[in-house]
Amino acid sequence: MNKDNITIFKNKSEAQSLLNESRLEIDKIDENLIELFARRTALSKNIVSAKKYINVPIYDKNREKEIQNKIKNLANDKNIDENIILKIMNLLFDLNKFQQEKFLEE
Ligand SMILES: C=C(O[C@@H]1C=C(C(=O)O)C=C[C@H]1O)C(=O)O
Repeated sequence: MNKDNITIFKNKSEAQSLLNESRLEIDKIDENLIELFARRTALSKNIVSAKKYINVPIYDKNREKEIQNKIKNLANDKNIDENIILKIMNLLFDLNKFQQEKFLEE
């Protein structure tokens, strides 16, 4: 850990409080993330209906590339590891395609 970045605590109880508060915030953020993932995934119904009508495949390499490039820039602007963020994005692509396949089967 970079020493310049660590908070200097007066005692253990202060550190414990910050740990607890930060975990509460993480719990809220996780709930929001799940909500956003669900909304993103729900769009797969409209997307697969339109694709079926215009007769194009579920997988669209160019669109995924376009999103990956955009995400790389956003991750770098926020100083978070682009490779790990891209792994998360790729999982979201898989989730969306999986859901599209499921809608097609229905
Ligand atoms: C959602 C789509 O279908 C697939 C899933 C994508 C995604 O999750 O963003 C992007 C491209 C496609 O491979 C789409 O074509 O927009």
